[in-house]
Amino acid sequence: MTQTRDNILSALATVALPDGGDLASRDMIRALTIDGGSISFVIEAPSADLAARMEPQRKAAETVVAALAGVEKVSVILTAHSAGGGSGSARPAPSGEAPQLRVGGHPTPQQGPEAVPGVKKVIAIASGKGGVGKSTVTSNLAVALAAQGKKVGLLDADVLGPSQPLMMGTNDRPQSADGKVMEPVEAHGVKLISIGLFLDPDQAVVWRGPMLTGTLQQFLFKVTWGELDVLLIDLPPGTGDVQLTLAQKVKMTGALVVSTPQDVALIDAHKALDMFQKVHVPVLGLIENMSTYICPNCGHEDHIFGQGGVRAEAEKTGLPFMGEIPLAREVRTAGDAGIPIALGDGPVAEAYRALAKSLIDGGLV
Ligand SMILES: Nc1ncnc2c1ncn2[C@@H]1O[C@H](COP(=O)(O)OP(=O)(O)OP(=O)(O)O)[C@@H](O)[C@H]1O
Repeated sequence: MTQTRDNILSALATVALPDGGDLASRDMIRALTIDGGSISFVIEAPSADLAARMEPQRKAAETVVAALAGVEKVSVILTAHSAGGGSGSARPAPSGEAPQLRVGGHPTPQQGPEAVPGVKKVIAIASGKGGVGKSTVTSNLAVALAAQGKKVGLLDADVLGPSQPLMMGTNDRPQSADGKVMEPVEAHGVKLISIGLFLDPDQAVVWRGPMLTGTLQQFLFKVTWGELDVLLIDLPPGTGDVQLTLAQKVKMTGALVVSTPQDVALIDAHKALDMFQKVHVPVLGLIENMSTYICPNCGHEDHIFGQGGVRAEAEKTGLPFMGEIPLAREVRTAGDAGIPIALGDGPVAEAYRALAKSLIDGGLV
């Protein structure tokens, strides 16, 4: 028998805390993962002081969960929540410390995936491997959809390496009038939220899993997205925590997987497909990026990363092939300048227009 989240939380409600309440009622359980008979979660104490006294509770949590039917292995990590106020006004954090994004207190625990109010479709853009152009595809697809009259939001979930502020050309700081919800910023007709908007440009983010989870939950549910036809989510590369968290927290229409035609990228793309299958998020289709290279001088076509690999992978897996985006130097220069190439003309902009149109025509947006 596989245990449910509810059963586990009921068991954890029997573990009393030194300063009152119990592990479940005090909302300290994070990143609860049930993988068959293997259960893992994090206990996040509200302060380092309390965490220092909670080793007996950590052990008790392990014991009560291990006693549940079908549980073979339990791993419980005890951490403390970072110090800091609950004000809604965001400010840059000193290096190594998470910026304060807390609006409206601690994110409330969720039972299962929820819809984002006012948002018709939620589509994640994913890749199995870094550097295949997933963020570039996301920003360009966002502006291409907006240009075709859609109301588009872009959530940069690549919290450890956010690139959307650069690619969308904005450094505006999201504002919160009431300390409960924050406003996304707007760039090229797209509503945007990114951890990068809260950081100094060169600051790296080094966060623990539970803090990432909390931030994503806030980006989904404490941002005034308004009425959107689609919210595009730029996922981090690979198949880690953020992908799992999102699948647990938000009702996703599905995912688009970006790959180059290179063999090694395709192997990783396959891993991403497997992951989405495991978390029951439908894969809407595959996109080939850095496809044909057309020499700007002589017009000669070259297939630097191979040819047709993503289309073949789509056929093999029975998934829709959504289109191919050429490899072109201007894609990078436009991205670095904060003006996505899809805003202009030429073969790449045309490819994005076609991709946006096929999503709209297919009823996905
Ligand atoms: N079609 C393209 N032609 C030329 N350069 C491209 C193309 N697509 C993306 N690039 C460039 O490749 C680099 C990587 O792109 P990007 O950051 O979008 O990839 P990613 O998959 O999101 O990477 P990460 O692993 O950092 O999340 C960037 O410099 C980008 O400008």
